Amino acid sequence: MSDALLRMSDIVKTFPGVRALDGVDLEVRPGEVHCLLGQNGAGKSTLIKVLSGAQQPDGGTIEWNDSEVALRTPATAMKLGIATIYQELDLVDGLSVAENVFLGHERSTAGFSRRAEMLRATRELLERLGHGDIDPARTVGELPVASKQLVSMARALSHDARLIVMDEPSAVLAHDEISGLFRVIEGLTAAGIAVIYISHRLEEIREVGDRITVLKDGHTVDRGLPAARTSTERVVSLMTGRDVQSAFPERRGEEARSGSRELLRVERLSRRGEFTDVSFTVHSGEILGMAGLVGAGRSEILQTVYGARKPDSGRVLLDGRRLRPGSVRSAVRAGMGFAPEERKSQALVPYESIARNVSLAALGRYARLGWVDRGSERAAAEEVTRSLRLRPSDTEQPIRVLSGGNQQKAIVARWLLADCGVLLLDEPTRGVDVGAKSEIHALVRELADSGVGVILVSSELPEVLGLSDRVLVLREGRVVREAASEAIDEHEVLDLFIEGSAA
Ligand SMILES: Nc1ncnc2c1ncn2[C@@H]1O[C@H](COP(=O)(O)OP(=O)(O)OP(=O)(O)O)[C@@H](O)[C@H]1O
Repeated sequence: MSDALLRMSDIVKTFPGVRALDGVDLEVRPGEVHCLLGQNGAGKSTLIKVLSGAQQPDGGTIEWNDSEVALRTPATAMKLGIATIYQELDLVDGLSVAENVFLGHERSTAGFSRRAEMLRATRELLERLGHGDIDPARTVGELPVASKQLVSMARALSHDARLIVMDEPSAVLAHDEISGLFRVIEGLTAAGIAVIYISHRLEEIREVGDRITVLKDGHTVDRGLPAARTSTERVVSLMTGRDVQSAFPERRGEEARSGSRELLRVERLSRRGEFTDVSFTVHSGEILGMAGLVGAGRSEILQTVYGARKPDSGRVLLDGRRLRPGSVRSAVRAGMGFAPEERKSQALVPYESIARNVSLAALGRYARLGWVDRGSERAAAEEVTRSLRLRPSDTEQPIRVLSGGNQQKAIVARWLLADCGVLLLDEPTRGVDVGAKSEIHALVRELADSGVGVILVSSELPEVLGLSDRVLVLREGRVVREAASEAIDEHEVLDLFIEGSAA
């Protein structure tokens, strides 16, 4: 008997033209949090798809409790006690919490007479997770994403999971919700359940992880490293094969900015139930950061400035000219660009090439007499994808083959090419690896240095404070503080999130 619950050895998985996994090893013990790390495209998602029975490996062995197993379907994996919580949670929004937890269970087929029992059992599972406050009868679609995650975990527990795989669970959570997630994970592991934890936020690893396995280009480069004794620098160099500058690009300083022209002026913008009396300006060459918890109204404000939502009152002026409220066309015509938060809604054209997807926002620039100049389109796309280390680097491949993080990079690249006067970026580095993150930071700063005004929304406070020139701190839809980024630190911002009164 070994002390491993799961042992994956020499796993190989090939897609046309890509060896996504090329001999990967992973060993997980009961009751541990095992962090699976790697750059975008390293093979993490593919490995967990193999582990969850969603994809079949081309080679290698999987042992569960020392016996070799074949995970032919997700149901087989689930039956053994392997549950996977994907970032795009596979819940049915229209069903209740309890119905989601017992979806596909024998219990739920017993019909209405067992409804009371289902509600009771769900309540018990949520209580085990420390969240008896979630109502099992509530419709899942009405819940915030943090609660949805808990519903997925309750579902895993309902199947007696011994191993729960969590794919970037913190990426969709706010600061305070992440500590809640860590408490839940602690409870699970104390009960002997193992967790595989995937995250690009390396600072979380030491807090939550016991051991680390690092993937690079489909290989395991190191496995079972103790999380507490492995420095972030070491992890980064294993992941990337190089040292990554973690410093933020240099700001131009107050003096250089003070002479620059005002590009965007937002005056007393309000939308009932979302935000109230929001005013700010953005100058040429400036990055304005917006900090706030989920629900503070950051994304809603960006969408309203862009015209995707209509304000109840207030106005937006670009270059001194008023934009038509609720009109994206008016904003785009005036030179505004918006890279929204969610990948799925970003109108990626999955079967089109990477080059085409990247240059979509900038088509006008590559069109001559109505024809798109493919040569310069490709050249521009290649330049940006190279600087972001997009893999595969062949920009003629369809974008759907890219890993999640690489798709995100392509979307950001699209906007960096788009030639806007003002660019709104909502969570531009979500799901992006450490290396690419600093490349994106550098590109955003470069863009600002060329005269563009940028608004940056990010849940990662160090990013907002490190990259922006000025920050707006938002709480419950109101600006509670505006300050030069150098003049405010993380603690102060966190206090403002909670108190909101120190303005
Ligand atoms: N269905 C597919 N067809 C072709 N190639 C694929 C497919 N799925 C994944 N790949 C390729 O396999 C490699 C590994 O991708 P994977 O999604 O496992 O990476 P990852 O480590 O999860 O990345 P990320 O951090 O961006 O989520 C990538 O090069 C990707 O382009």
